[in-house]
Amino acid sequence: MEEDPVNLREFQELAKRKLPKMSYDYISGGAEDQFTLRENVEAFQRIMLRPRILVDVSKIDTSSTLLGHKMSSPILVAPTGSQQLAHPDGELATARAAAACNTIQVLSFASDYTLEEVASSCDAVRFFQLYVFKGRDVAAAVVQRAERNGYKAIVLTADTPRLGRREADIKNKLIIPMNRNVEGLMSVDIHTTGGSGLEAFASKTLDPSLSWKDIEWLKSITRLPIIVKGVLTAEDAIKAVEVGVSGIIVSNHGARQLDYTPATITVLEEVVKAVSGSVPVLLDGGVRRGTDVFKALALGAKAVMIGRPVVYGLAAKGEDGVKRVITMLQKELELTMALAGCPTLKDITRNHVMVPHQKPRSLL
Ligand SMILES: Cc1cc2nc3c(=O)[nH]c(=O)nc-3n(C[C@H](O)[C@H](O)[C@H](O)COP(=O)(O)O)c2cc1C
Ligand SMILES: CCCCC(=O)C(=O)O
Repeated sequence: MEEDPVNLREFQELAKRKLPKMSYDYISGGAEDQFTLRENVEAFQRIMLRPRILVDVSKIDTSSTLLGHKMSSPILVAPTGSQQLAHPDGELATARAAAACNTIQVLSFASDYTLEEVASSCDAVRFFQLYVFKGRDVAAAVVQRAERNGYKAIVLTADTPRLGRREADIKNKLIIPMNRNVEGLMSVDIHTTGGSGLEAFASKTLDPSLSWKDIEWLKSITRLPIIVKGVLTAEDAIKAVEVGVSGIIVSNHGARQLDYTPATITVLEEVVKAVSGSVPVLLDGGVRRGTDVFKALALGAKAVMIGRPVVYGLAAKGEDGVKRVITMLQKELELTMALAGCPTLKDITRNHVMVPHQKPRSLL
């Protein structure tokens, strides 16, 4: 009988056994030396908790809201592309699992099921993640379709003017399915003479000229709130607020873009301070435990997103696997809150964590 994972790391091990090497390497991998990939996880492990005792924790409430939408917990599903590499049901399974868990799925622009197929798969609040391709009309058309199909926010990924260098994908000559959301809107020859097929596609499509002034353009083509994903500094957080975004995601793209960026949890507080409550700040990267979620909330995040764990759940057990990954993390958060003396999310404060001097271990 197949074993039942008891934590998110065991889901990763199961996914590794089930997936072809090319797919597993693409999902699990990071850029270049994968320094940041390790840091995203390890930086969480350097933060200790300061629990409070003798608090009535007979009732724990993990429920939260984001941009006015209710969620059962502050844990969202991050946008991850090409989910059919993990399971034939891909984004449809993820959509149904997220809906069943009462959380928000951010659908990737690079989804294997179209945004319309996902929208009609089940009733739920969901957001749409945008990549801006050269010749802006593709983005404009896709954003308008997202709006028509009931997506509630646009998550603009801003850390990918070009694709990061992922060496496993180069070696494996990664083959990626053609982007379904742009079918009929553009044709791209993704034949390569070797190397990563995703890199070949990305270098032909992504628009590296995208800049802050384009937020104005994005606002002119949609009424949806815009959340910017990929902020790692106070400087950019301030800019984002100035140009009128509705939310910020502290993210280094799961360490798949620029290597040697800091672990996201180590720059969260800087960003939170810079925006001083004007917009919600989310975080993704390396969240693997309920205690990680708790730590991010203590340092000022409104919510967190999980990327790889969802894809591992999908690879391991399809829709049920995704449900179990999300539920497992929600339950771990609930237990952490009880053991730390925090019956509601509002009770989690900066005083509940001890943050070490922020130097990566290998530089000490
Ligand atoms: C397989 C995979 C595909 C991804 N695809 C996208 C994408 O299409 N758009 C995007 O904005 N981020 C993408 N990301 C980044 C995630 O949204 C998120 O930032 C990251 O996975 C969070 O880190 P974690 O995997 O450690 O949870 C992808 C990440 C992975 C692992
Ligand atoms: C154009 C890149 C799409 C997938 C992606 O964002 C990733 O693999 O990290």
